Amino acid sequence: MCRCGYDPMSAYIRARNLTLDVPIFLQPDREATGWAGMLMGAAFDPPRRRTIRLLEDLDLDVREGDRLAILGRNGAGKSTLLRVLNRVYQPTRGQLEIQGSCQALLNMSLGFNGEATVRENIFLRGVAMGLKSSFLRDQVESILEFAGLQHKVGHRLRTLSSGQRLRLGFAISTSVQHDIMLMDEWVGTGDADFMAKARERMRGRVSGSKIVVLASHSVGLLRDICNKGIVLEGGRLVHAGDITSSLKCYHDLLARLRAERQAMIEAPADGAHVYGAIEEIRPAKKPGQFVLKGWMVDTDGAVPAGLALERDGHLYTTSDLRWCRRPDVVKHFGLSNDMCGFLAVVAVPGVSQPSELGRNVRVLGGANPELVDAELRMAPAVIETLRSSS
Ligand SMILES: Nc1ncnc2c1ncn2[C@@H]1O[C@H](COP(=O)(O)OP(=O)(O)OP(=O)(O)O)[C@@H](O)[C@H]1O
Repeated sequence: MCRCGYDPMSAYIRARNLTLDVPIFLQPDREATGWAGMLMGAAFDPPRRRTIRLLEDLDLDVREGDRLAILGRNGAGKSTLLRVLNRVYQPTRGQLEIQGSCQALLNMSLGFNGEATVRENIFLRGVAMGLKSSFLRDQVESILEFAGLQHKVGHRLRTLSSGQRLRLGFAISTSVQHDIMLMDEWVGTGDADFMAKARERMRGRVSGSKIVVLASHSVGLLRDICNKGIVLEGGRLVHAGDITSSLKCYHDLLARLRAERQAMIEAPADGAHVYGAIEEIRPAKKPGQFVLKGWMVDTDGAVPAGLALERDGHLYTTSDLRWCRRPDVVKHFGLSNDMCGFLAVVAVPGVSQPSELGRNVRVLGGANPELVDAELRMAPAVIETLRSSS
């Protein structure tokens, strides 16, 4: 055991009073609109340097086996904390000890050079990640194969599409298993086959890591992966505990902020994301109609009003959307609004059984019936039913 009480052989992250200040440059508003006045302003009134605090006095103890969720609303400091843990930013004050090798899935194009070839970029990025060139030489083929880019090996990186670059970055970043995995909200932009492969690899890497730290707004993903959580607000730590208490604290915080905002302006909050799940799709009494059972809320804790089923690109709006209490969901996800369960009816002409709906079906939620764009997760049983269609 070392002085701080950690086993020096195991992986851990320990931070005390972690504080990060960064300089920013502010340009005062100029009154001049003519070119001469603008030039004079640029010459004699340069931007002013100021320092702002992004993280303040954070204490963190992450031990082997911990899967830590970093929660917080936009701009709370989640990505900044991950960058500090990944040593991209040097803390201004406080101590940070990290034991174990780190794999960071924060920026898929970090270390890439658009003018170098795909093969050269594998080395550039790999070396930036601390891998040896001899090791990378052995890995090149499998990285190219995973990314599906064998035929592009000698092409310049800038000629690749953004999806191909993302695939390459992902394949390199996840080519090695590390002790500690740092992940930011990972929104994949690959085709369905690559996404399935990437998810599989992520699952393997997550289960092979001694520590996982994940920042995301996806409550379902955090609930699936994490056992612990912290909540940040304005760069400060407002809660640390198990995942259930952390999600509850996060949702309470969002609900409180929402109530304050509504008290100030009688307008709905924008920027809230809808999420939830579809637990059952069954035939209704009337032929051609289906009952959808599930739950949804938005990240501000409010119950959304829009729900629709999308089949082969065609949208079928639900009728008769009825809400019910779901204490089980509230307990599991730490939500603050228990009226989040629903039953709704949707008519899909010409179809009588859920298995006839086909595979190309999504259920979308949204703030109102005209704005449904958030895909709800399907329960495994529902996916099974839809997959069984011929
Ligand atoms: N290099 C920087 N210079 C100045 N301000 C910065 C810098 N990096 C981040 N910030 C600011 O710090 C705050 C926290 O940013 P950060 O990206 O960590 O938020 P976040 O919690 O990850 O948000 P989101 O959920 O939107 O991704 C934001 O207000 C952001 O504008």
